[in-house]
Parts: sequence; structure tokens; C-alpha cells
Amino acid sequence: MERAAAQCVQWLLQHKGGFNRYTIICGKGNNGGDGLAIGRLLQERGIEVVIYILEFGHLGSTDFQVNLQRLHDRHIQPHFIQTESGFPQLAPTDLVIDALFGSGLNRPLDGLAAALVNHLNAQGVPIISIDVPSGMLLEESSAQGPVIRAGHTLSFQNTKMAFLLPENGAFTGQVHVLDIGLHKGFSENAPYTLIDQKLVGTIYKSRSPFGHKGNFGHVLMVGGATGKMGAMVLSAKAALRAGAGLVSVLVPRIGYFVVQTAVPEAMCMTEAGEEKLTEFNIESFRYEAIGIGPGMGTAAETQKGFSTLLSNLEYPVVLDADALNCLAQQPTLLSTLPKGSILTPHQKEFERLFGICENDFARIQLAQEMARQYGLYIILKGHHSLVAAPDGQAFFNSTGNAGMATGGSGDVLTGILTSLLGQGYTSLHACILGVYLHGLAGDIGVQQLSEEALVAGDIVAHLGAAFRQIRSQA
Ligand SMILES: NC(=O)C1=CN([C@@H]2O[C@H](COP(=O)(O)OP(=O)(O)OC[C@H]3O[C@@H](n4cnc5c(N)ncnc54)[C@H](O)[C@@H]3O)[C@@H](O)[C@H]2O)[C@@H](O)CC1
Ligand SMILES: [K+]
Repeated sequence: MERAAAQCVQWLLQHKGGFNRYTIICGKGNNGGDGLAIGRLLQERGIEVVIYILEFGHLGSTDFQVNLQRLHDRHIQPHFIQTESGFPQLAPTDLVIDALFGSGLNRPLDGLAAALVNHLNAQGVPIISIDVPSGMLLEESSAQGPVIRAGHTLSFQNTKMAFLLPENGAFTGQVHVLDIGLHKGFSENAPYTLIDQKLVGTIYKSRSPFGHKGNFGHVLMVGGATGKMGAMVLSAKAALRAGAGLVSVLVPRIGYFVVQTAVPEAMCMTEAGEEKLTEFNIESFRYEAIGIGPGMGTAAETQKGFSTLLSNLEYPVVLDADALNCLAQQPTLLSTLPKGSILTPHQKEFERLFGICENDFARIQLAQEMARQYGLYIILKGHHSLVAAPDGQAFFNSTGNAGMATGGSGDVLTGILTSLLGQGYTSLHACILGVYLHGLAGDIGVQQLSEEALVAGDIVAHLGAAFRQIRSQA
């Protein structure tokens, strides 16, 4: 706790914002203990602190009591909040440090604690939360109770899964994970694994110097329709840049010159359909992997051909975009998909396929259930994409940024995943490496371009730098 408090104080001193006074609000668990220790350390450095303790009528955790005694020893007198009249009145030059509840919160806040959180949020002063914004539950949705809206959260050691969910973004503000010398990543018994450089480094396979293009897979990208041929261009380029030895593309006739011109490295096939795919004449034995869906449309003839194709597939494929929308219209097809196939829905596509969910936690749970039920890998795309595996494992990606919320970004991911499958990665490894690479290429792209200016083609353009970074640290 002393180490945690010292790290917080160091961060606070490095980010001084001209505040006259630090108001520290403590609970009586260990999060409150952190708050008391932070108060003492700040005061030792000559900073004016006012400490409030929300009174629960019990002594508090052992570490809380130890730190309360240390305050008494230094003649620092905290205020005890017993009713709403004891709530702190704050000035614009105050900074609030929120140490009410941390990871030990086990139910939504109510009563005086809920009123205090609402009061603090209404003051309009900056709040820095210690470990977790008070009121946030780490393993279920916090929608039922009030939660502190922090500008910054100083969290200890672990990236908490709840911080990765869109519904919690407004509460945490910017998250800073401080190293206090404990195990890194998610906590050891967490039901999720973080996809980080360390994990990806164990999966990435460097190429044999004697390899030739036949060693790195021949992959087929299937999709495209009038007005959406760019999706196929992006996914084919991504498949090439992600390392496939050969890339073929199947598009309706109207796409032939587009693909041949925009992606000369790819081979292009067309079929009877002029403006949309109808027949899906695919000799699957010719390819090591197939990705289906970008820009494909959901016309009745396309759906018919697509469902016939699915019943003939013999190995796992990647399905995205309109392939998922076709599936959503004929959900019985889900059970005909080759086991180990990869589905890459964003939130809307996921809900069309599997139903609407109340909150992010419910959606994650449903994705895990569906992955298990159908024997599929489901990549639920978002700021931090989830990979749900059929054996119940679940992973959260740590790369990526808001600049990647741009048209075509998903088509690029489809190309990357198909390419990795084609190079012999298992479905699980293709998902883990694929989402990480995709996000990392976006992160590198944003450094040069800004979140606003990044477009999907830039993700493809930065795949090389992303591979180099992964390889250099593997
Ligand atoms: N290795 C660690 O785990 C470390 C933990 N530390 C701190 O310890 C915190 C966890 O401490 P605790 O487990 O004591 O828990 P917290 O301090 O988060 O709060 C739990 C306390 O609140 C009570 N409580 C739970 N839900 C409540 C509700 N809805 N309304 C009112 N009371 C409620 C509990 O009975 C308990 O007394 C972390 O967030 C972090 O701040 C740090 O000191 C650093 C090291
Ligand atoms: K807190």
C-alpha cells in the first residue's frame, strides 16, 4: 500500500495543475487506506490536504487502520462524513482524490455513498480516482449505481478489463497503470487475457530464409458488389501486406478492372454475376484460407449462393461484414460453418446475429456463449476487440485507437486474418496476432497522421512497421 501511495504521489507531483488544495475522499477499505497514505505523503511534501472519511460504523480494514493511526501520529485530523451535511464544499481550485472504493466493491452504491458520489460529480472540479473510479464494478455493468466521473484514474499494475469497455470510458477518464511491483497484465485469476506484445511475441513466427511464395499460403478473398468494390481492394491489399504468398480475389464482373488496377499483385476472378456475386464457384482445395464478406451485399441471389458455398466448405474460413449479415438472415447456417471459423462482427453486426444486449458485459458473455455453442472464434470489434474462443478462453486486445473507427478498417482486419490463416497460423493464433497487428498498425499510423486523418488504407500502409515492431521485441 505504501508503494502504491508513493507511486500515486509521484504521479500527482509530476502532473501538478496549480491546485491550491487536495481534497481526499476515503472509504474504510484498502482503497481508503491508499487515500490516507497519499494524504500523509502529500502533506509531508508541503501540499495542503483535507481528508474526508465516509463513516460506515465499522473500524475499517487493517491497512486502513494502520494508515489512520499514522495520520493521528502526525496530528492530521480527517473529517468523518456521517450525513449529507458533512459533504465537502469545493472551490474551483480544489482537486479531488477519490479513494472511496476500489476493486473490493461488490454491489452498486446506494444510500450515503451514492449521494456522496453524485455530490462530487456535480461539483465540476477535477477528480483523480485511485485504482478504480468509485462505484465502478469490475465484473459486471455499473449502470445501476452512480460512478465517479474521473479525469484520470491511477490504477495499480493491472489493466482492468472493465476499463476496456466503451460503457466505462466516461468514468475512468485517462487511465494510467502504475507499476507497484506486482504481476503485470490482468490479475492472475482474471477470466480474460490481455493481448500484448509479450503474448504476441510467443505466437509470431519469423519466415524461413529458404521460404518461397508457395510456403506462405494462397488465400482467396470473396466479396464486392456495385459501389463497394473498395472493400475488396482493401482486404486484398491487407492480405498481401500481412504476408500471404499468393492472393486471389473473387468479385462480380464489374469489379474485374478495379481489382486488377488497384491491386496488381493479386489474381482476380469473376463469375456470372455482373454487379453482385451469385454463384460462388470456388474450388476451395486451391486455397489455404478463404475470407468472405467485404462489400458483398445481401441481395437474395448472393445469399443463396453464399449458403450453398458454406455447405461445401471443409476448413475454417473468415466471415465479415455482409457475410455476417447474410448469416443473420439465415441463422440456421451458423451450425453449418466449419468449426474454428472466425467471425468478426462489430456491435451492430453482432446484435443482428445473436440479439440485442443490455450492456457491454452482457454482450461479452453472449459472445463467449455463442463461440462455445457453435465452435467458432468470435472477434467482437471495438476500441479493445474481444476474441472469444470455443474453449471458453477470452482475450482483449491492447492496441488500437479511435482513429480506426473509419470505413474499411474492418475489411483490412478480414484480409489480415485470412492471410495469417493461410500462412499456417491456427484460428486462435490468427485472431490474437491479427487484432494486435491491426491495432498496432493503426497506432503507428496515428502517430504520423492524427486520429482524424487516419483512413483504412493507412492501416495497411503501416502493417510493415507493425510487423517490424513485433519481430524486434519477440
Ligand atoms: N495487491 C493489492 O490488491 C493492492 C490493493 N490496493 C488497494 O486495495 C483496494 C481494494 O481494497 P479492498 O478489497 O479493501 O476494497 P475497497 O477498499 O475497494 O472497498 C471495499 C470495502 O467497501 C465495502 N463495500 C463493498 N461494496 C460496498 C457497497 N456497495 N457499499 C458500501 N460498502 C461496500 C466492503 O465491505 C469493504 O469494506 C484496491 O482497489 C487498491 O486501491 C493497494 O493498496 C495496492 C495493493
Ligand atoms: K477509488
